[in-house]
Amino acid sequence: MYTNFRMTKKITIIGGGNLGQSIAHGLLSKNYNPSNITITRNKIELLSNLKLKGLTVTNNNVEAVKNTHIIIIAVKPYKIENVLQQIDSHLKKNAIIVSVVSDYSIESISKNLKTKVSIIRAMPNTAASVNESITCLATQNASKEELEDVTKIFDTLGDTLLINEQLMDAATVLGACGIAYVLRFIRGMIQGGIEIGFDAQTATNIATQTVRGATELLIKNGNHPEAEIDKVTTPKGCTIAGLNQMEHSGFSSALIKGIKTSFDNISK
Ligand SMILES: NC(=O)C1=CN([C@@H]2O[C@H](COP(=O)(O)OP(=O)(O)OC[C@H]3O[C@@H](n4cnc5c(N)ncnc54)[C@H](OP(=O)(O)O)[C@@H]3O)[C@@H](O)[C@H]2O)C=CC1
Ligand SMILES: O=C(O)[C@@H]1CCC=N1
Repeated sequence: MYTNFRMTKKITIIGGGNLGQSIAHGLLSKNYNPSNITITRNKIELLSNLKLKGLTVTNNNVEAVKNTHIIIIAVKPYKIENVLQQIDSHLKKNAIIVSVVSDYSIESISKNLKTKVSIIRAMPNTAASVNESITCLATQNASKEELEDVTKIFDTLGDTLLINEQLMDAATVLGACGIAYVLRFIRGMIQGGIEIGFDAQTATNIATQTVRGATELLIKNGNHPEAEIDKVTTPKGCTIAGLNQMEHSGFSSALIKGIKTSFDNISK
């Protein structure tokens, strides 16, 4: 993960919604020069916070891509074709299109552009805003240097993995949708914590730090989750009693089925 990484390349984010703004905030918090970032959406009044921070805010995609090296497209899948057709003839020759749009292939992007540019698909998540995303990247025609430039950008937003594009739907579910699954888990922890006596704020503090701790145990120790679980489960103890009750109620199974259902619904 890069910290305080400074890059002079100009970035335009087309689609300043939930993910586009998360990316912008993550870049800003790592001191990316705001005057090198442009962000677009139709309702530009909703980007006033970013304008105040020095970003160029506009609803003009054509102007936004002129003289820009890296163009991150973050619109809904049904809008990407319009955007591509709109910006096509205005792209710089060495522009890189980075699409975070789910379920829209590199081949489809390429087919909608007459201009030959490098295309990279990226799948970050909204934790980019706090520089804790995991971003999966895939490309077919970007050069090593171009991929490095784009990797550096996403490294400022968290961790980055290069994957085969065939796995991009799986990355969408596990990494991007995954934020919602984990948050729902935390909400369940908080609800349980309140029922056993804590006020909501204290339950939230305990649940969030516990999730952070569990995550760090895996990331820093590189252990399998079950090896860490074994350290918590005293024979005949309360942890195993609770865990087994969760499993009798379908805890792991519900999660796996949910992940598969999300995967099956990507194209809908
Ligand atoms: N949200 C997430 O966690 C993740 C989302 N993605 C993908 O990222 C993309 C964006 O998702 P998300 O941020 O949630 O969606 P949002 O609806 O929050 O954001 C999309 C933005 O695109 C803007 N927009 C629409 N048309 C245009 C246009 N012609 N030019 C410029 N901007 C335009 C909209 O602005 P306005 O409202 O002003 O029209 C809106 O702010 C999707 O393809 C999604 O699959 C990928 C990973 C994670
Ligand atoms: O559910 C969605 O449409 C998007 C795709 C990835 C995360 N959210």
